[in-house]
Amino acid sequence: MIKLLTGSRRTLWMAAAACMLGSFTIYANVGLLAASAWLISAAALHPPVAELSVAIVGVRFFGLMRAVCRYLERYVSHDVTFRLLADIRGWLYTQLEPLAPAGLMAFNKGDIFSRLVADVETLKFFYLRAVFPVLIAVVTAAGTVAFLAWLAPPLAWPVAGAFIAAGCVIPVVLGRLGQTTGRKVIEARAMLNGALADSIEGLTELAAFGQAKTQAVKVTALNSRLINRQKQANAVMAMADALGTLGMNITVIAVIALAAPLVGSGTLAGVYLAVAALAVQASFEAILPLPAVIYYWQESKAALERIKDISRQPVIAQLSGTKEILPGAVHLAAHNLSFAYQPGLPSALSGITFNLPQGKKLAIVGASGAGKSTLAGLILRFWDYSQGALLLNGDDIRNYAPAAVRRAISVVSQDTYLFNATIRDNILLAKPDAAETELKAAIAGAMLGEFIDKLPQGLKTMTGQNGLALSGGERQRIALARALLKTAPVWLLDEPTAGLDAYAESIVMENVLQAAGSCSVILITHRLIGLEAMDEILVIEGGKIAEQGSLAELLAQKGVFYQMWGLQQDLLNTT
Ligand SMILES: Nc1ncnc2c1ncn2[C@@H]1O[C@H](COP(=O)(O)OP(=O)(O)OP(=O)(O)O)[C@@H](O)[C@H]1O
Repeated sequence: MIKLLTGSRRTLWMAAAACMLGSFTIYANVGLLAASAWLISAAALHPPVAELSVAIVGVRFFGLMRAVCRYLERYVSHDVTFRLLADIRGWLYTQLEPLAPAGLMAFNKGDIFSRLVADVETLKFFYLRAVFPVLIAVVTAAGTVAFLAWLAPPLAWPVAGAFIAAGCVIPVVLGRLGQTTGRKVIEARAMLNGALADSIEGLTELAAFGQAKTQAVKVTALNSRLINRQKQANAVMAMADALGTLGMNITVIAVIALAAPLVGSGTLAGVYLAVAALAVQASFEAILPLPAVIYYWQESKAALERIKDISRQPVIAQLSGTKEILPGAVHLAAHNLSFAYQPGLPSALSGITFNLPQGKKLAIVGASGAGKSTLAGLILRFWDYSQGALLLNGDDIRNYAPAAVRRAISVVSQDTYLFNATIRDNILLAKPDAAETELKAAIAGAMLGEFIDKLPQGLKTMTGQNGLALSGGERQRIALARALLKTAPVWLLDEPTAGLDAYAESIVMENVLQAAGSCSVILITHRLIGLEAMDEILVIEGGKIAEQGSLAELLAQKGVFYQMWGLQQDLLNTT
């Protein structure tokens, strides 16, 4: 994580340059005020103009230097900060990706967005308001004290003491007072984001069940809570500002009080009295942001913790295989496979055994909740099993990289996600470089052609967020077209015809099974369509195999499957 926050060697150099430029900006202010003070004091004594010329040039020089350094400092410090934030976002996304879906169950969508956007955004203050100000203050304070030690040594130590009091004591005291303020703001913001995301996702349900107002009350309460916490944080910051300014004014008065006797005794020339006072006042520009550093530090620490939570998900360690799948046949087999979603929960699957050499067609049927999708999740390495064995080409599937396993499997799931893009782009997701003929064949195989032809913009029609501009059946057919386009040796079809009417269902199944050719097929369904083309059927009940065999064998057994089949035939006859 430290590596992530410090970035590359280049970023470190850029951060150092930003701090140098920040210090030069304040030095320029010190120089500007000191030269002006000297100029005004000396001019009051009516010296020849030539004696003032160096100070006049100094005022011009420091004035220009301050503007240029401030611009460059802002440019470099923001550039380095935004580069680091971009790196952190990229890193966080790479952490999130392998977590889906198992590891993300601990977070709601709004919370994930909050971590990815708001928490990462918060970290910009870590650099701009917590790290850079401290470094700039140290450099500037040291320079000012050294200047005073040269100009009027008795002023150096008291000013150094004032810098320490204003820059260290006030922040530490305020930090203790508002110890958890930063963290509380982050927590309240995350809760509000979570509730907002939930409300937007479930807008239709809330409206349909008349719960929109109740949800609005909940969101408003969370919003008020965030505002209150921000108010507390603002109070701490305002106190920090006020105390800093008070410290600066007291120090300037103290400098004048200490310097006046030095002028009286002739130790310090009178024209330098205002120089010392204004130089100290100008250098406080570096000290004033310090009291707020503790707050930004706390806030960044809380945001960082929340970001790190993602990479600490145990599933990352579990789903850790690295082996690649060699091109060619893929042989899947399970022996006594058992799995529970969490320790303590009843097993979602137990004692599952099957054999799927390349080209075999296997159907997994069972009632809702039997464990069919769980088995699909294990095959896709979304979860890892705890007992038994799931083998890919004779080796434990857990040894293979999850991405390699998923590349070898073409999936149509019950809830395929469609991106807010065109139908064409959504289908091409499976194979971005597919030829036009391949795309057309996939569209025809999924029975999408007629539907697309009727659309004024055809394949260029936008699907809307998660395909909301389409019907459930249309969405499912796009998902099928995607799967048909992907050239993978194994097809995993989880309720592929959900949302289609009985006629379209049987034609689509016929097309899909024909297109599968020599690919292995795992067809998960509770609707017994297309089973005639299957080599073997696994009937699952309560996570266990109830029956197993070909269609003819299962019908001959006259068991559970026979009853399901009978019911299905009755239903089809009536529709
Ligand atoms: N993420 C999860 N955490 C805990 N339990 C789960 C989770 N997902 C599913 N289950 C449970 O595991 C069991 C099997 O669920 P699964 O989704 O595999 O059933 P299914 O046969 O695919 O059902 P359907 O046909 O309705 O999709 C169910 O009892 C379900 O409640």
